[in-house]
Amino acid sequence: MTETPPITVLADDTAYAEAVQLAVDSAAAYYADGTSTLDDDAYDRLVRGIQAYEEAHPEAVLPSSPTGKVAGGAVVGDVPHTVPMLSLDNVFGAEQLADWAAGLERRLGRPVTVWSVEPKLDGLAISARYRHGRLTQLVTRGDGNAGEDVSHAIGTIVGLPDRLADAVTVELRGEVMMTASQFEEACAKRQAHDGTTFANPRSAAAGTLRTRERPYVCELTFFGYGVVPSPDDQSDLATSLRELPHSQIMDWVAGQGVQTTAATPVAGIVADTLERVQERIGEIAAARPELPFGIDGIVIKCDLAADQAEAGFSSRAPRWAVAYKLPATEKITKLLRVEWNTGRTGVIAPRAVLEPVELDGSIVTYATLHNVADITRRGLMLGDSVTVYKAGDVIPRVEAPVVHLRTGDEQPIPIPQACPSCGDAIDSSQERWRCVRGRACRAIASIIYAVGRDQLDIEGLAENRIKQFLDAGLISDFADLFFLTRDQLLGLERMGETSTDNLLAAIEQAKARPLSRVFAALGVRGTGRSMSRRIARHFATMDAIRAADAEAIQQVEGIGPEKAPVVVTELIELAPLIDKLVQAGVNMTEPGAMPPAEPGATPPAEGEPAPIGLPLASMSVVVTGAMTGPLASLSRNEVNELIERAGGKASSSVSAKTSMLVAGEKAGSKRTKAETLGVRIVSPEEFASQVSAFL
Ligand SMILES: NC(=O)c1ccc[n+]([C@@H]2O[C@H](COP(=O)([O-])OP(=O)(O)OC[C@H]3O[C@@H](n4cnc5c(N)ncnc54)[C@H](O)[C@@H]3O)[C@@H](O)[C@H]2O)c1
Ligand SMILES: [Zn+2]
Repeated sequence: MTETPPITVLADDTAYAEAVQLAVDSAAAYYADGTSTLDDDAYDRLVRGIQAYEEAHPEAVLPSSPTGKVAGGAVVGDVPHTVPMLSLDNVFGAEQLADWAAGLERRLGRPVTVWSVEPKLDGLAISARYRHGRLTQLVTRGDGNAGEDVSHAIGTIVGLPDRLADAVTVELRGEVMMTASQFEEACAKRQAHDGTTFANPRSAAAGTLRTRERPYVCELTFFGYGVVPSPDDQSDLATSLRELPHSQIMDWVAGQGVQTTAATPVAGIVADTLERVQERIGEIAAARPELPFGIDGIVIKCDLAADQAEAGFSSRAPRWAVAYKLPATEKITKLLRVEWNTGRTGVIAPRAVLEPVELDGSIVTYATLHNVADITRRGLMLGDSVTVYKAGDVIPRVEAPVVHLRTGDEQPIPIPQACPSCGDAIDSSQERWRCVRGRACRAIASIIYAVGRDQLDIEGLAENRIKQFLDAGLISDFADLFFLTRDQLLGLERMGETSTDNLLAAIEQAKARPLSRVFAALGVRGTGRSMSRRIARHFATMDAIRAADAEAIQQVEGIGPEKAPVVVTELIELAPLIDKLVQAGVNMTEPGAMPPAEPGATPPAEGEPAPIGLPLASMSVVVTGAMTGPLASLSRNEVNELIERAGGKASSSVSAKTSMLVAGEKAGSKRTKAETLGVRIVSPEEFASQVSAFL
C-alpha cells in the first residue's frame, strides 16, 4: 500500500478554478443521486491537487473550495442537526496512522486508553430520530450542520427498526447502503421500469434514499455506528450514553434491535495497542473481497468518552477518529467489446474487453460479465462507460453501466445464437448457457487441462498430439489415453518408435498420480487445484467422493451451499469418464488420507484432524514470489502439495491466521502485508530445509 496517494497537479489559477468547479459539481452530483462523472479515486486525486495548490498559493483560495468542508461544501439541508454530523480525516498506511495517533496523544498529553476499530461502511451517513422508541424522522448529513428530511424511506431500510426495544428518545447515527443482493434487485427493478440501472451500490443507495416518488421500492440496509442523546436531555439514559465507551454504546444499540457490524466478519473490536489496531486493519482488509457490502476503509476511534471529549473536533471532522483508507476497488472505464468463449466444461461465458484501467495494483483489461442474464439485467451496451470492480484476488467484474455518461452512440451487445466454438445449439435453460455438446464441445481444452503439469502431468503430450489423436478418432476424452496401443500410435504420422514408447511410459506413470490430481484432471466446475486437494484429503477415495451428497460435500472447507450441488451434478455427468478411468487402472486413492467416519460410528472429529508430528502441523502457509534453491523447479501447485504433505495448509492470501510466508524473489504486496501483520517470513531455501524430508 502506498502511503502518498497520487494527486492532480494544477498549473495555475485558471486550472485551480476549473478544478474547484469540477470538484463542487461532482460532489453535488455524488451526494444528490450518485451521478458524479468522476469515480472516487479521480475525485480524491482532484481534491488533493486543490489542497496542494492552496497550500502553495494561500492568496488564491476560492471561497467555494471543497477543502476543509463536510461533503465538499456542495450540499445543503434545511433540517438542523442537534450535534453536527462531521466527516473523517484520512490516513493511507501504517506510518501515517502512527503519526496521527502520536499527534493525538500529544494533544491529550497522555496515551489513548483504548481504541475501537471498525469497518468504514461505504454508503451515506444518516441520522435516525426515535421518540419514545418510535422512528419518527430520517435526516441526511447535508453540510454537516443541517440535512435533508428523507423520512419517506422509513420502512424500507433493513436493520433500522420502526420501534426500538425500549421506549427511548434518542438519535442513532449510521450508514445507509445497499448489499450486493439489494443492488442486484434494485438494478433489475430499474431496468424493468425505465431500461436504465445504477452505477454501483453506493450511488444506488444515494439515489434511492433521496427519491420520493418512484413506482418501485428498493430495499436498503442500515448499520449503526453511533448514538447522540439530545443535548438538553438530562435523563439517566442520556447521561450514560454520554459516558459509556463507544464499544458499549454499540452493544446497547444492538440490544435495541438495530443492526451493527457485530454480526459481520468485520465486527468492531477494541484494541489496547496500535499493533493490535494494525492487525485488525489487516484482517478487515483481507475480508473485504468476500463481504456482501462495500467498505472503503477502517475507522479507528478513541473508545472512551473521556478521551473523545478531550480530543474534541475540528470544523470538518472529529480529532478522536480517523479513516484508514483502503485502495479503491472501483473505477469507471469504457466497455469496448464483448467476447464469447466456450470453456472446458461447455459453459459459454461473455467477457468484457475494457479500455485498460489501473485498479488495486494491476491493469485491468478484461472483466467477467458472468452470463447473458447479467448483461440484460444491467442493460449494458457496447461503448458504455462502466464501473469495474476488483478487490484482492477476485476476478474483475463489470458492475454496471454509468447511464448518465451515455453519449447516444452506444450499441446493443450482440448475443450469440450458436455455440461460438462448434456452432452447435446453445442450451439456455439455465442462467449459465452451455453448448448442447457439453464437455465434448471443447474436448481438446479438457484434455489439455487434464494432462497438464498440475494434474496428470503426462510429459510429451502437446496440444498438436492431442489434436492428432482426436482427429484420428483414437480418443474422445482423456480417459481414452490410457487405452491407446502401441500399434495405434505407430500408425500415425510423426510417431516414431521412441516417441511412442516414451509417451506410453508417461501415460503409464500417470496412472499412479494421487487422487487429488486425478480429481483435478476431471475439471469439475468450481474446483481448481487446491480445492481438488482438499476434496481428495477429505474423502480419501473416489468412491467416497462419489457417494457424497451435497451436504457431505459441504463438509470440505471452502465449499458452500451454492457450490456443493454443482459438484454433485458434475460428478454425475462425469460418471462415464470416471468409470473409464477406474477400468484403466488409474489410482483412485489419496495417499495418507483417511476417509471420513461413517455417520453414527465413532464420534466425528471437529473439522479435519490436524496431522501431528509433521513439521508444518496445524500451520497455514502462503507462498509468494519466485522460488529458488531446491524449490526452483517446482510449480506453485507443487509447492502447495509439498506444504500439505508436510502437514500444513496451503493458502493463497495472507491474513492474521497465516503462520508463515515463504517469500521468494520479487515478493510484493503479500510480503508487505505479512510484515504489517507480523507474520513470520522465510526464504525458499530456509523453507526447503524445514521440509526436506518431503521434497
Ligand atoms: N466520485 C465523486 O465525485 C465524489 C464526490 C465527493 C465525494 N466522493 C467520495 O466521498 C469521500 C468523502 O466523503 P465524506 O466526506 O462523506 O467522508 P468519508 O466518506 O471520507 O468519511 C466520513 C463518513 O464515513 C462514514 N462512516 C462509515 N463507517 C463509519 C464508522 N464506522 N464510523 C463513523 N463513520 C463512518 C460516515 O458516513 C461519515 O460521514 C471521498 O473520499 C470520495 O471518495 C466522491
Ligand atoms: Zn459447442
